[in-house]
Amino acid sequence: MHAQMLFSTSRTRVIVSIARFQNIGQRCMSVRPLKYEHLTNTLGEPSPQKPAPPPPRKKVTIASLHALRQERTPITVLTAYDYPTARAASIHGIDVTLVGDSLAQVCLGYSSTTSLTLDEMLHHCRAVARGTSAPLLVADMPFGSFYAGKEDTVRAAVRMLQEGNVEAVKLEGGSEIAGRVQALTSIGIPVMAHVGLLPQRHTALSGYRVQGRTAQSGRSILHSALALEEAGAFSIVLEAIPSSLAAYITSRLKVPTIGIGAGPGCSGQVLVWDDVMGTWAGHKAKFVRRFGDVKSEVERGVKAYASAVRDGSFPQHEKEGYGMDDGEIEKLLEMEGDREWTWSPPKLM
Ligand SMILES: Nc1nc(=O)c2c([nH]1)NC[C@@H]1CN(c3ccc(C(=O)N[C@@H](CCC(=O)O)C(=O)O)cc3)CN21
Ligand SMILES: CC(C)C(=O)C(=O)O
Repeated sequence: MHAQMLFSTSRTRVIVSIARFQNIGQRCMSVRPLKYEHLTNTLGEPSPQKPAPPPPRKKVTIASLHALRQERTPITVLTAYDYPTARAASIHGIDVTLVGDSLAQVCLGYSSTTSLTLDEMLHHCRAVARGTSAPLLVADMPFGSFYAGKEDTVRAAVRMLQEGNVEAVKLEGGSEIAGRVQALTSIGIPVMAHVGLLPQRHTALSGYRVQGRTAQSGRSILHSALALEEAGAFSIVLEAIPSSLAAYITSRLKVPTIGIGAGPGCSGQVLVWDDVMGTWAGHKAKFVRRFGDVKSEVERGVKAYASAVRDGSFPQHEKEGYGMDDGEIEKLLEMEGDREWTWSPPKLM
């Protein structure tokens, strides 16, 4: 308990110092243009130029994630389902982008993740891959794609890497799938494991319920995590388990743990894009914190657009439309025998 508090304290310090550093960086950026005023443009005239863009982010690797765990810098994982969300995760410093099978619910409108097929997943993986640069790209193996046996698992995972262009796969399950995880890792397919609440089994679990609340069930999750690490998983997601259990599992593993509803004692955190942005209208789990209010912006934007079209204020002829060369419309009307036709753009209100 005491060790845990020290751990949290040193972690807080790291975050604070990074935040300070970033602040200084921003302040410098706002005055930096002055330094470029001596530069000339192609005509040889001095021109204030934009400051050099920040250097491209270094590629996140399995080794760099392990280094983050070692130095107790929390790992940031965010789901993405398409090109723009993948770009945002890449540009804004996310460590691992996950094409989660939550895709089924938040993007495709299915009632649970069990409806998602491998082909549907691959379609979204390809889009996310096109928008991903620095983050490590991981995707969920959909329900059913790794159940029939090791051969099926390998075949589906190869498709995820080859057709989906992801770098690693995530599999929901405990020690019972360790053999399948081993089959993948032994041939160099990186695996992120996922224990605790397994949404793909929500029916068997009688709903989305917190797991590992008793000594016995907590121990079973711990031993699953250890077996999956032994099978070569490079990281393990801990979903909806008590914080103390998650912190203990983290202390027993060499690989980083990524928590969702598993408290602050994990090596990193993952949340679903739509939960973070506040665009998910469905059930909000206790572990969700909304960091953005995109839903309100979406409502404002859609309503404003529709009303501007209806009241004729959009589009404006001059600003948002194209003109014709002088006399050309008259010529056209002449050719069409429609010289009487006239049109004048609506007056601006
Ligand atoms: N928008 C979204 N966010 C997610 O995190 C998410 C999805 N969708 N879809 C796939 C799975 C499903 N997940 C879920 C869904 C619901 C709960 C949930 O409601 N949990 C209860 C626990 C109640 C208890 O046992 O005490 C909660 O109220 O937090 C948890 C995880 C996580 N994943
Ligand atoms: C929430 C994360 C861990 C996930 O599995 C998903 O997005 O489906």
